Amino acid sequence: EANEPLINYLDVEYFGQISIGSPPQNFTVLFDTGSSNLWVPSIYCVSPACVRGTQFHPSNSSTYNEVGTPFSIQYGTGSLTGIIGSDQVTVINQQFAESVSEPGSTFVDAEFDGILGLAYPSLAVDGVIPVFDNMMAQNLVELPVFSVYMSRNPESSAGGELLFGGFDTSHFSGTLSWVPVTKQGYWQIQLDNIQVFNSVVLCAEGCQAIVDTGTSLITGPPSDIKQIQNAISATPVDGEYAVDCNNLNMLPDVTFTINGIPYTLSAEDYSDGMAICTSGFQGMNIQPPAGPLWILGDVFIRQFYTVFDRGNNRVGLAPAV
Ligand SMILES: CCOC(=O)N[C@@H](CC(C)C)C(=O)N[C@@H](CC(C)C)C(=O)N[C@@H](CC1CCCCC1)[C@@H](O)[C@@H](O)CC(C)C
Repeated sequence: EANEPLINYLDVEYFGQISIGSPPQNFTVLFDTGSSNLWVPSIYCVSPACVRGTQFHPSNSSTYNEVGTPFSIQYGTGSLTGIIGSDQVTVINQQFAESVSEPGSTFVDAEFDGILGLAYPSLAVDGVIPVFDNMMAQNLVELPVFSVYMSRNPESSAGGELLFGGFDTSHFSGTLSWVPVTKQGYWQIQLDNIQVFNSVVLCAEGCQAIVDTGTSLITGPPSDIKQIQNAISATPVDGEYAVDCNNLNMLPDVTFTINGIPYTLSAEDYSDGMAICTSGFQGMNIQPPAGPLWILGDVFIRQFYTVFDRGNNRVGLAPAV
């Protein structure tokens, strides 16, 4: 398999190295299972977010082909525009987007240069074939799967691991439990229910969620999240919610039941931070037809090793080690 070590930045973003072009130009990219395009800053981009990092020089690459199609990508946080180019990406020939404008601050503060989307092709802007689809088509992976391990503390040496073509049994205990993908866009699955022990049951009739490495927290409809914040005694502190660091052991577990299996997060798991503990839950309205959706982001993936299986359109979950 192709092993891509990840760097864990403050438990809110995990990224790794790729190279584009001949000779290779190196970039750090955030691997995002919540989108399907690969982009890096172009040398033509003058936005502050671009000039602070590495920029792609098409003229320095002998294998570059300008496709030229304009693109615009909108994330939950952040957006950008640019043009499509094509070149060798690490070991594969890949079309990728070159940002020409990255407005706002999202990418200025980011520790990465670009984003490598790992969701289904249906989400790809301009219908560009995603990296993993090219890897499968070029038989670069033994199995049509990729797996993600996210470390629990930023200080640890191994920030995380993205494995293309298989899964790493050293990073989970027991056996993987498989959950069918309900809609092939995001890595979308069905939740049976969500329980905050001895108090609330949410999503009682089932609901839809996506497993998203590009989202730091666990998000859900604001009214539901508000009930969770109350149940875990989280209080609003300048735009975020804080939990009491000194009494984490008093706070209830939060359990996501998925395909009949309980996935439980303790207060240590769903809170983060040194000085004040911030709640790992965030209200986020995803409008129909895509939504409503819960997002199982890094807070969840840190606890449960995740296998993204394109061959069988299913997600594998097991306690992370
Ligand atoms: C404490 C709050 O932390 C964040 O808001 N973190 C950002 C990521 C950080 C690296 C900037 C986040 O979770 N962004 C989510 C949106 C959040 C309000 C739920 C997002 O847009 N994630 C992107 C990938 C992000 C985009 C910004 C750059 C980093 C990758 C993608 O997965 C979504 O478009 C999926 C969609 C269903 C929401």
